[in-house]
Amino acid sequence: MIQFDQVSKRYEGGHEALSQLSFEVPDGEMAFVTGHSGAGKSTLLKLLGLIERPSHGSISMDGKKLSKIRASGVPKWRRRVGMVFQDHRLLMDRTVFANVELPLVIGAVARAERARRVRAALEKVGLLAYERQLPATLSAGEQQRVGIARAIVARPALLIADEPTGNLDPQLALEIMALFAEFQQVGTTVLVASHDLPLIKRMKKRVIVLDHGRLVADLAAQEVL
Ligand SMILES: Nc1ncnc2c1ncn2[C@@H]1O[C@H](COP(=O)(O)OP(=O)(O)OP(=O)(O)O)[C@@H](O)[C@H]1O
Repeated sequence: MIQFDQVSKRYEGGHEALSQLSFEVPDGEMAFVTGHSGAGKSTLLKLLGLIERPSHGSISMDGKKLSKIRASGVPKWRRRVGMVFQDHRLLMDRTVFANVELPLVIGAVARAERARRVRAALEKVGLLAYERQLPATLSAGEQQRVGIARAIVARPALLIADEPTGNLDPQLALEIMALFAEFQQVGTTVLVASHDLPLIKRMKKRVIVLDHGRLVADLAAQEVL
């Protein structure tokens, strides 16, 4: 269970990006976070990835307060939280395999186990045949799939994705979202920031709506028409 309790975030020198946000996400749920540009979607996800810290309020996951995690504990936390970005942030001079392997190298997983897990992750995203290729030789949708494989390779409890389909055509975007739904089906909690309303509606999952940093609507999956 993820719990946001009266969470606010003010960037240095900026205005309040998130204001008194309270909500819960049960384990194994998939939810979208939507809202206008600047509404605070990325900020919300960054707080969960410990890329940013709240100015006020508290966030916890499975009863553990994130504020208790110090800088030295952040790498360990990041192995529990897989992150996918719009621009995928792949290392372009490393093979697909090496990119996906990276979180396991950082996590000091033994080599044979790494290879097994990397291949399992690549198989899940349908890219097993591409492991020796460089990302530049792949299409935009395939590159995003490599980013997803990297995010799930350490078997995170939570998967967060910030506009993961922003650069993709509608068909590819739908395929990527379906992939996220598959991870939810095997028990991963999934949070996706997106402003693509038609796509969100098709997915029929919970939708959290932000407006100027405030939570203005929270629709259960069955309320999404
Ligand atoms: N590092 C930062 N320093 C100062 N202000 C920031 C920083 N990051 C974001 N902001 C501001 O915080 C607000 C929320 O930004 P955020 O990126 O979370 O919104 P968003 O909903 O993800 O927007 P978009 O859809 O455009 O990515 C915006 O007003 C933005 O300008």
